[in-house]
Amino acid sequence: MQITRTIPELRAALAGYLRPAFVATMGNLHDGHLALVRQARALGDVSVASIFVNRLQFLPHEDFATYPRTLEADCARLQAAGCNVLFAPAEEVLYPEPQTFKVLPDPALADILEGQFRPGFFTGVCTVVMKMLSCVQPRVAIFGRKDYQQLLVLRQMARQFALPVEVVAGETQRAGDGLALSSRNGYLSTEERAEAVQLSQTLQAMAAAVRSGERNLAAIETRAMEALTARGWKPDYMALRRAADLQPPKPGDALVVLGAARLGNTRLIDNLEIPTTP
Ligand SMILES: Nc1ncnc2c1ncn2[C@@H]1O[C@H](COP(=O)(O)OP(=O)(O)OP(=O)(O)O)[C@@H](O)[C@H]1O
Ligand SMILES: CC(C)(CO)[C@@H](O)C(=O)[O-]
Ligand code: BAL
Repeated sequence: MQITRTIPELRAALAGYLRPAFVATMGNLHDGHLALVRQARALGDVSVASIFVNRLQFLPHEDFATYPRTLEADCARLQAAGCNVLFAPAEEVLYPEPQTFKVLPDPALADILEGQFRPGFFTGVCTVVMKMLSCVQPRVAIFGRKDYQQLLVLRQMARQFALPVEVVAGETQRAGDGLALSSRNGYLSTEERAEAVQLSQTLQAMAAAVRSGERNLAAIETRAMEALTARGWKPDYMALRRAADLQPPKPGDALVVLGAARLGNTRLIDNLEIPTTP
C-alpha cells in the first residue's frame, strides 16, 4: 500500500489507472470500513482510502479534538485488507487556506434528522467529500449504509453536480450482538457497551411493529423514544421515514427506521431498512 500525504503524491500514485474506487473515512478503522475497502477492490482497478478528521463537520461542542487518531494501526489494517493507496493529508494540505467555498446540500434532505441535531454537519461532509473526490477523481465511491442519511445526501450531490463518479452503498457491519460497528463505540464503558445493543434492538422492534401492520407511525416513534429514555438513554430521534428521501411516508412506500441517541457521553446512530410494507 502506498501512503500519500499530498495531492501531487496521490495523483502520481493513481496515474495510469482507469477506475479508481474510493472509500472516505475519518480513521480509527474497524471491520465496517474494511468491508468497504474490500468492496472497492472488487469494483475498481485500484482501491483508494482516505483518512481525514474533517473539522468542518463538527460543531464546537463535539469531539473533533478527541476523535481517535490511530494512523499506524489504521495503515496495518488497510494493508491487510488489500488497500492499494491511502491518502492521509494533514489539515494544511486539504485546507491550505480557510475553506470559504462550501457545498450547501438540499435543506429538505440535510436539515432534518442528523442535520437538525448537528446543524451544518452535512455542509461539512459535502464540502470535504467534494474536495476528496476532486483530489482522488474516483469512478466509484463507496459509503456505508450505517450513515444512511449521509449516503442519500452524497448521492444527491453527485447527481446534481453530474460528478463522474458512481456512489455505491456498503452494507452495515455489526458486532455479534447487533450493534453497528462505529469508531465511536470505542468511547463506551463496559457497562455502556452491553447496553448499546438496545439501539439496534429498538429499531428492530419499530420495524416489527410496522411489519405487523401497526399504522400509527408517530405512536411507534414515541414508544421507542420512551423505551430508550427509561433505560437511561437520551434519544435525539427515532424516526420512521420514506427510504427514498427521508420524508414522512405514504402507504406502500419502502421505509427506513433511523435512530440517534446518546448513551452517557457517546452519541450513536443506526438504521434499518424495511423494504416493503404489508
Ligand atoms: N458498521 C459499518 N458498516 C459499514 N460501513 C460503515 C460502518 N461504520 C461506518 N461505515 C462507513 O465508513 C465510512 C467512514 O465512516 P467513519 O469514518 O465516520 O466511521 P464511523 O465508524 O461511522 O465513525 P463514527 O463513529 O465517528 O461515526 C462511511 O461511509 C460510513 O458510513
Ligand atoms: C464521509 C466522511 C469521511 C467525510 O468526512 C465522514 O462523514 C464519515 O466518516 O462518514
Ligand atoms: N460517521 C459520520 C461522521 C461523523 O459522525 O462525523
